[in-house]
Amino acid sequence: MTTQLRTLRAAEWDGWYGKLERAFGGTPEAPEERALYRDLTEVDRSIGVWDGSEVVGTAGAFSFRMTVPGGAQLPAAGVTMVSVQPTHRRRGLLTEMMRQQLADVRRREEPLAVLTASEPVIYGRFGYGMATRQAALRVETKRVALTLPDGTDGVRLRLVPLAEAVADCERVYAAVAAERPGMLARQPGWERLPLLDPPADREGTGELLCVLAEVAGEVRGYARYAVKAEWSPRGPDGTVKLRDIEALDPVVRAALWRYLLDIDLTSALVSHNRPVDEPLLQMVSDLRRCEVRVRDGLFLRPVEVGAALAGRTYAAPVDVVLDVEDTFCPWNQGRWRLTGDAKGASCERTTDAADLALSVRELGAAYLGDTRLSALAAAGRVRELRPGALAETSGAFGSDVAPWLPHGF
Ligand SMILES: CC(=O)SCCNC(=O)CCNC(=O)[C@H](O)C(C)(C)COP(=O)(O)OP(=O)(O)OC[C@H]1O[C@@H](n2cnc3c(N)ncnc32)[C@H](O)[C@@H]1OP(=O)(O)O
Repeated sequence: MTTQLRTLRAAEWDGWYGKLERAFGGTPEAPEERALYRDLTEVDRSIGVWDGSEVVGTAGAFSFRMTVPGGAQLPAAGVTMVSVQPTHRRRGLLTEMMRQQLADVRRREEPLAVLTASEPVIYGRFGYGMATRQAALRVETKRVALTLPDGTDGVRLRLVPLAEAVADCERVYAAVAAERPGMLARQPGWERLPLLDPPADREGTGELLCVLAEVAGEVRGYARYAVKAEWSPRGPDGTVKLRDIEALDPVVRAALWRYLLDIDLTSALVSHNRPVDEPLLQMVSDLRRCEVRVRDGLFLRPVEVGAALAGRTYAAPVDVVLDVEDTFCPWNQGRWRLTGDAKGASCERTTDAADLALSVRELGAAYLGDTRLSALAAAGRVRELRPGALAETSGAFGSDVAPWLPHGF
């Protein structure tokens, strides 16, 4: 088999994307969604593998900026649109594309690469570790009461057409995204993603609605949701399908949750992606009536270990030598001294003796502060070489706010 790997040309996008759709089972995306991803594709970061004139492999990347512990928003390549045709699988084409792509990410001086995986088993071999988790919720809304903070009744709620509300929602989103590791600063065009509502994909729900929450005339929160009306012999049994909810303070958040849990003719609320520290779970009277299912979210790979570790801050002072194994990106291989605290950090090459040994995948998993290095060590995936180094480093890497990626890409 002779294949050629090269950058996509703009005129080839349609056929290239069609092959991606085919590798995912062949159901074409709704036209609205396809049009959005056409607009968002960065053609010069999109690659393909051709077998003769046929596209047999695809991969792309978005130029994101991602919030890391401490609040910096670091350049991060958002790996996407990865596929290999069923006729060409398990011959190393993905491996070849990943190698080429990571070299390109390095050339662009982006310290991090991130992705969401169709199957978590695929990307560990390329150095990606599970860096965030996400919770799917199903709340029996008639069986829970909420503890509400003072002032909840003072929040004004307004249903506003999606497009009219978007500027206010984006302002709230930007403030929230800057505070939570794992969230992406919105790049131009990405505000269209949470508005996508193709009738073909509604699965029996009504149209997507937006409720704005205002205090003293200022929009301080929003929720977007749709209602699926259903009736049982005992009466109404509808479901609220929550797309997203963001708020700038607890009172506004409480007002939005109370509204969502109390919509007439509904008895359940579902959301497929909330942070694992979702405040609603601290407001409900009965957690057993809230089904919570946790799964992997964002996978992260440090592409430049030094820049990645120096780009975040640390919850406690840390001074540690890490012996990093990275066979796929050998420029990271070896010992690094990380020195940092809550104000800043540096991470430089060193010949000093190592305190902890781990692979770049574990470093990626721990980077945002969700996966604990101590948990990885307990699983045999991190080795402590100096007594005390593990506890010191694990605590310093932690994030008080659970890192979270609210949407796929
Ligand atoms: C960020 C994203 O876009 S996620 C979307 C990923 N795409 C999909 O899931 C679409 C359907 N699947 C596919 O297109 C392909 O199967 C791909 C892209 C996942 C894999 O492509 P391939 O060219 O077959 O991968 P490649 O041959 O380089 O495999 C490298 C190694 O990973 C393993 N591997 C690859 N895919 C899988 C998988 N889905 N499950 C288990 N192992 C896998 C291979 O067995 C191989 O292991 P080895 O080194 O021990 O032999």
